[in-house]
Amino acid sequence: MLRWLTAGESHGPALVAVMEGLPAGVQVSTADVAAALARRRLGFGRGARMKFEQDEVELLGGVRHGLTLGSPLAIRIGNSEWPKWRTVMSPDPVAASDLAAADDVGSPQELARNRPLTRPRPGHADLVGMQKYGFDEARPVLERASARETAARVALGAVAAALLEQAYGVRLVSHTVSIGSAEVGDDAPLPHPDDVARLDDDPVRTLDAPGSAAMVAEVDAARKDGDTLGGVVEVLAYGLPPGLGSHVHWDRRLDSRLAGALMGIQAIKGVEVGDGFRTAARRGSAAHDEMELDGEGIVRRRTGRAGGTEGGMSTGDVLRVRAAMKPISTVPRSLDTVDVATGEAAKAVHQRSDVCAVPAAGVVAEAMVALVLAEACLEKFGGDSLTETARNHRGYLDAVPPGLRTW
Ligand SMILES: Cc1cc2nc3c(=O)[nH]c(=O)nc-3n(C[C@H](O)[C@H](O)[C@H](O)COP(=O)(O)O)c2cc1C
Ligand SMILES: C=C(O[C@@H]1CC(C(=O)O)=C[C@@H](OP(=O)(O)O)[C@H]1O)C(=O)O
Repeated sequence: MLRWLTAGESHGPALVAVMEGLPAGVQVSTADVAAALARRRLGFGRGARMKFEQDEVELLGGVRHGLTLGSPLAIRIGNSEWPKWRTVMSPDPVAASDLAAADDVGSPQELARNRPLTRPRPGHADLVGMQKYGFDEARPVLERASARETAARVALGAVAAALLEQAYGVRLVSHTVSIGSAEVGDDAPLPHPDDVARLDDDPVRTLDAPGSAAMVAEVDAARKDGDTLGGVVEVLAYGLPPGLGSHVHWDRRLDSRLAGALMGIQAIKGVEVGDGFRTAARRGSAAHDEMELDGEGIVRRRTGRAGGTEGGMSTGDVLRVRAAMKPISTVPRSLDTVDVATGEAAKAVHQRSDVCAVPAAGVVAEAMVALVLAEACLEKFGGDSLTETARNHRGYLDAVPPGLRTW
């Protein structure tokens, strides 16, 4: 069983990620994890913080000389901005005078760090988090609600992706489908994992699709208007075996697990598997993936509308899932809210924020899909070493009778 947890606050000293259940022998390096984290910081529309803050990666356990040991993996992602937040986010009690003194330095933005955040942002976790956990301001809520935490998931996702590729030949890629009302269009070619470098070079993570210039323009326009944007990302996984997940129980379905994982990303409000909502508008004759035998007796699906799952199991065809991100809720031209300290109408807190984080959300979605697929593969193939799980995978594929093969 593969399990994992993350801990850490947005402006705390570090994020920490722990993963248990990895086989031994997976090649993992600090540089690989750092490279995955760098991808998450990219993207047109990200805020100032992405430029000055560094992710400081340290592998604390579970890896020796570049190979996993089979023991729990622990990763620390230090936050280079921590010294500026040392007082405000101190884990130990801080005298009120020290907090006030910390107020004496820095820009107006830095000063705001110490003021109680009593004007909750519509769309963020502020108000309901205060209600639920009994806080009188939003700082203790937003610190963990923040998508800074996704850095920890991307670090673990890089390890999951390494396992998938090295043991089973599975590779992933993600791209942006739309930002605001600008989209790549349904006839744009599907990206392949070999395109990852090109995608990461593109500020909106498309393959220069016709809609990408319009996406950049929409982000520019939103920034100028003091507004924010959301959009849709897609993740594809190539090389999956058939039969990950199961039809036998709802919580074993691969599609359900993927949907939960994607919905577990901050600001994701919709998930589609394959053609998803578009399928609902079609007739059955135009909705499914018809099968035929090719010249070599292999069963082929003519289309990929289902997105590579049937009956809650991977079919072995390309897995394709989408996630819809709402616009960033820290809107620069602040939204109406209530100051919960005074009970008066107010404008929501705004210090700085991303205008659009859709390209970054694609990288996070890719990590979440990698984590779900790695867990599903280990469930199906087991094994305590990379060699053992790879052997089990091969043995399973070899045992499928020729007449049932889709490869
Ligand atoms: C990569 C990424 C970056 C984000 N950046 C911001 C941001 O700068 N400002 C903000 O208000 N929300 C940002 N969000 C979204 C909030 O974290 C999210 O809306 C909030 O935690 C409330 O959760 P909910 O939207 O799922 O209800 C970002 C989300 C992601 C995935
Ligand atoms: C720090 C990251 O994203 C942050 C996610 C986030 C939010 O509210 O989710 C708000 C912003 O932080 P701040 O309010 O400090 O400017 C983003 O920068 C990150 O992705 O590494």
